[in-house]
Amino acid sequence: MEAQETLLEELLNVEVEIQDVEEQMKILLQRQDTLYERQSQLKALLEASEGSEYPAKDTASTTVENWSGSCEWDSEADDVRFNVFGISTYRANQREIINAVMSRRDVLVIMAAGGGKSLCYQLPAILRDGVALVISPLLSLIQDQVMGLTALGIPAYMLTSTTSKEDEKFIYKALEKGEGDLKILYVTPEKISKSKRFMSKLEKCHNAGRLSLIAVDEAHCCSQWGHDFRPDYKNLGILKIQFPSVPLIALTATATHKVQIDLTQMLHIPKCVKFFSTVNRPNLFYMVREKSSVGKVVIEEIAGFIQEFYPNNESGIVYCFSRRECEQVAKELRESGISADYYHADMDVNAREKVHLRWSNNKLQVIVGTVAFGMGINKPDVRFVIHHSLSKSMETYYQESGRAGRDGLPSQCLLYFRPGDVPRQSTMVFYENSGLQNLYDIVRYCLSKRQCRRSSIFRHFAEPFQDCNGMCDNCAFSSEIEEMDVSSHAKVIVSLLQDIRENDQRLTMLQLIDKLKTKHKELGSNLKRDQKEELVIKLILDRVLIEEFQHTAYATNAYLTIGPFAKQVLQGKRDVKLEVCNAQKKVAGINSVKHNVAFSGLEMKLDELRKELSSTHGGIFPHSILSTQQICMISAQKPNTLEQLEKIIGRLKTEKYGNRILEQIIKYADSNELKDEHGSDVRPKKRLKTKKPVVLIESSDDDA
Ligand SMILES: Nc1ncnc2c1ncn2[C@@H]1O[C@H](COP(=O)(O)OP(=O)(O)OP(=O)(O)O)[C@@H](O)[C@H]1O
Ligand SMILES: [Mg+2]
Repeated sequence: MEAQETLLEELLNVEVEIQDVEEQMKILLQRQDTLYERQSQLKALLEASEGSEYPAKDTASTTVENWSGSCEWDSEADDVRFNVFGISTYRANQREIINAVMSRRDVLVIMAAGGGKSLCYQLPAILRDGVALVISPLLSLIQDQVMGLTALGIPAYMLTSTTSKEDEKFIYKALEKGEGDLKILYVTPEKISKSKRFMSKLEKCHNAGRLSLIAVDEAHCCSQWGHDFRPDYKNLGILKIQFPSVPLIALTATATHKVQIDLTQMLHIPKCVKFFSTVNRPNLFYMVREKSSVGKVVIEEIAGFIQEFYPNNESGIVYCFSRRECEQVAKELRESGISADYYHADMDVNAREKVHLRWSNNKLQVIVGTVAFGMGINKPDVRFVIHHSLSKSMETYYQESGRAGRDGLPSQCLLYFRPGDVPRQSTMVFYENSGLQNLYDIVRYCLSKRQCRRSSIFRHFAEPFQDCNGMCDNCAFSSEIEEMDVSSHAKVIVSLLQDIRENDQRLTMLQLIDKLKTKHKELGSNLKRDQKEELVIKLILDRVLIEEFQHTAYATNAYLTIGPFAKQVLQGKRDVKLEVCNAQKKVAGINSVKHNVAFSGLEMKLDELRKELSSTHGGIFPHSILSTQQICMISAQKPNTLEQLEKIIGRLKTEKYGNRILEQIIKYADSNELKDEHGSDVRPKKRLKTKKPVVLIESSDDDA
């Protein structure tokens, strides 16, 4: 009896202590929240004060030193930019970076995907005497670049496993003896770390004063903290040790503060000039749509979206969660009349390359890929990136969606979100460092029906907020959102999970939702199934519930259990609300972008011409013949003569393709005139001189 009393007393003490611990945990978690917030503010301040400041408004940024003054190479640089590359004006920071490299400084460039980093080393490579060495992580990227440069008549080569003996001999001779015409040499990092022969030739090239610059592209691969760490990148530090006087330029699209510090240390460029551009991609329209639980409905919607907005075979990517899903989605899209194929890591390299090539040549409209379809994508005119399932973090989503619109023209990033997809991802990432925290960040992005989508991106990269200009669904249409108080439903969920736990049982999200059917009926609840799912996810994000993971022989399962804030909900101290919005408005949001991207009339003809020319010019990509932007400019200005055309696309492209382009313009004008005479089609008169803006982002509010 006495023993029982002692046990009871101890139990009471333990329970009091548990309660005490829970109270303390609550306080600590609240403190943690405040600290997270402060952490991101501090990161933003730090980034802003270090070496370079984020731009106040525009994409340009200033560095401590001013690199925008006039330089002796200005006119030569302008000539090469326009007449060789066909680029009419510099984009933000390009000129300054080029000036810093030309001044023989080491440089770190952080510029968003498609910002135009390549030009920053390719142009100095042409201006300076000797050979520029470029290190790039992937064969496919290297091949694209070399092909593009060769098409521009620039002597660029690569030294990789695919290089012929003959080319290898030529390259080594050029390095060693300065014979032959070699301006830009691309290698993978393995060449630097593994080939002594190559390094000795490079040394000779350097000793003879012929190594003009070194560029390390996709430099985030140096750091273990980056998203694409490559062990061989770690050895690139040798370059600065062996060739200290040669300017080294490191370039990447995204690098957190930690990665930046890491890579400047690894590459031994502590005094480099840093150029940051904003992570903002103003031409991308971000949107999230609710994903039906019926697979076929999702495919129908995706196919409908593509057919409606991109009827002219404009390129796109659909990202899927798994390899199996990839194959299935590609098949179903094909059945819906979309030219689509899949790409994932289980395929053999040749099959993968074939799909990639068909897509790059515009012979395939859509690639349905897993995350394996990644860094090697160099296609500038990807008009849409659709996520069939959510990514595992904001960073991954930014990278993947950022493959749209690298040419700067309006493009759409659409993410299909369903709460049921969350446990699929969480079981994959829970063991990663901050894996769940990162996943919950993107889930917050998906669930939010009010907050600007861009603001989440800025917050993630600790960058000050910039105006979205109505280029996300929430900014375009922020009205029509109601808040629904679901505190009583939340209470039911918490008490149900408490009972389950006391009975030593567990529930997955699906099982919980099923159980709620009867419980909520008792409440007289009018919540739909997807709203119940959304509520559960919201409770996870708010740490009222937590996910627990359990391995079986076949899979990892995610179970739900009560979290540190459950008690507050039970005691009615915490309100839980769901945002409910009018779905029809979202569709209108997409329409505002639609009219700006589709080709029409002459543009279509020029698009056909670039495809034809690409196949007759050794298979270089259509976008290397004429960019989409150039097509828009030509059809807006309709030049009559080669001289006029040269003012738009530069000398080199005019010499190569000018006659065919003019021929096409005349043919198109004649056929239009004919239509006019017969009164069947009234279009603008031949050689209309009105200038149409190339990038036209209409105010989405008009469509509201
Ligand atoms: N000043 C410019 N004006 C117009 N187009 C440009 C300009 N600079 C670069 N481009 C074009 O923009 C596209 C993207 O350029 P680039 O491949 O250099 O991007 P990037 O910054 O390296 O992107 P990523 O991080 O994805 O590799 C290319 O088609 C390129 O020709
Ligand atoms: Mg690049």
